[in-house]
Amino acid sequence: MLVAIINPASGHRQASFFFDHHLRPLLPAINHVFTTTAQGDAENFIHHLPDAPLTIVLLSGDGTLHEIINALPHRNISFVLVPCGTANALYASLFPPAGLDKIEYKLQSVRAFLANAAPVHISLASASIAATSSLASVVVSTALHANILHHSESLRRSHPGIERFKIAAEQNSTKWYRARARILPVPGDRVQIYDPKSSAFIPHPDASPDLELDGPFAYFLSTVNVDRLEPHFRISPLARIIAPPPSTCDIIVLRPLRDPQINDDSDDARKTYVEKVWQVLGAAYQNGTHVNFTYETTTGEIQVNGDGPVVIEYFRAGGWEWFPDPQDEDAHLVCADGAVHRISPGERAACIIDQTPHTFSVYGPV
Ligand SMILES: Nc1ncnc2c1ncn2[C@@H]1O[C@H](COP(=O)(O)OP(=O)(O)OP(=O)(O)O)[C@@H](O)[C@H]1O
Repeated sequence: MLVAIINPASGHRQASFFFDHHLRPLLPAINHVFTTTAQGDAENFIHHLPDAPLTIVLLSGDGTLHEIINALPHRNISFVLVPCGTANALYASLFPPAGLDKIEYKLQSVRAFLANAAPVHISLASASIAATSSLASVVVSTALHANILHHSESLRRSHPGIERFKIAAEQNSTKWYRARARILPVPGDRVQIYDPKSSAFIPHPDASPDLELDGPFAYFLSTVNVDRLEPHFRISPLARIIAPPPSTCDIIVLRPLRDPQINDDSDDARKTYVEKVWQVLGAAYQNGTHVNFTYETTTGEIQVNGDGPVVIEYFRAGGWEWFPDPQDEDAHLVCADGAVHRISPGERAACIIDQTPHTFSVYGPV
């Protein structure tokens, strides 16, 4: 069965217009077209369809996809993605911006479906906090990214585009997050870390097979299926450059105390380090060059492919656990595909890749 689901509230609110003008003529065989009126509508609509393999043409962003996957984890669904949301991370990773005209750019997953391409099985991260768990097809994060998502939601009306993420990043840039993390091994192997000198992932020398990390953290983010969170924000570029082993995520970690210039966790140190946080995030917008950043060993200046320690710890792993310091409220936020959850006092968050079998797939490049 072929259906279309339109979230008219996503992104710049153009999804209905786009469907009527550019999609309907391409999909004469469509069985149902459903426009949501609120969160939860897509789930209700699918519940009332026969329990058979389903192809959904989804005009939304990553959030509506996240809602469907979580509400109906046992359904057999192939998604045809039409990027109408704010960030469209999964779509932009499958189809990086490449100079196509604006309309044709958005029709690439539709074209793959119409060409009878085989849909690609996606990985899912299970993010759990105490007894609740959530499935993510793009990102699970804590620290700065989770706080950006938390604060940006209140800016959605005034700033419907990706600029709201930049405003929220500025509001949060001096924060560090006190926590301890455990990085879980690649299945059957150890935790791996990217080594810019050899341009390869290598087994982490301290992993046995998992790895303990002490905070404070500025940034802690994991991705599956994607190398970017916006069309030009390529935060985990190696996901597309060095093929990941099955059931793994890429984890990007920034720990300020690794900087030779930073000696303690003080207000002054946090202010000094802001510039480096911006350098790293700025480089993610420059095609992901932050993965090759190193510190100059005495001054702490950021260099590219120097001899000092890496700035970003870029791990490849089977998942992670996060134990926030009970005194640090902001370290208790976890983002799963844009939805923000709070870790209760005394609890921890965990993220494990492909823990639950499922039959979700997407139409990617032919
Ligand atoms: N008609 C609606 N009105 C308001 N919210 C809706 C409606 N339909 C769905 N939603 C909810 O809107 C939220 C955001 O949707 P979506 O992710 O598609 O857009 P976005 O946030 O602009 O894009 P992205 O996730 O790519 O940044 C989802 O949580 C979804 O459940």
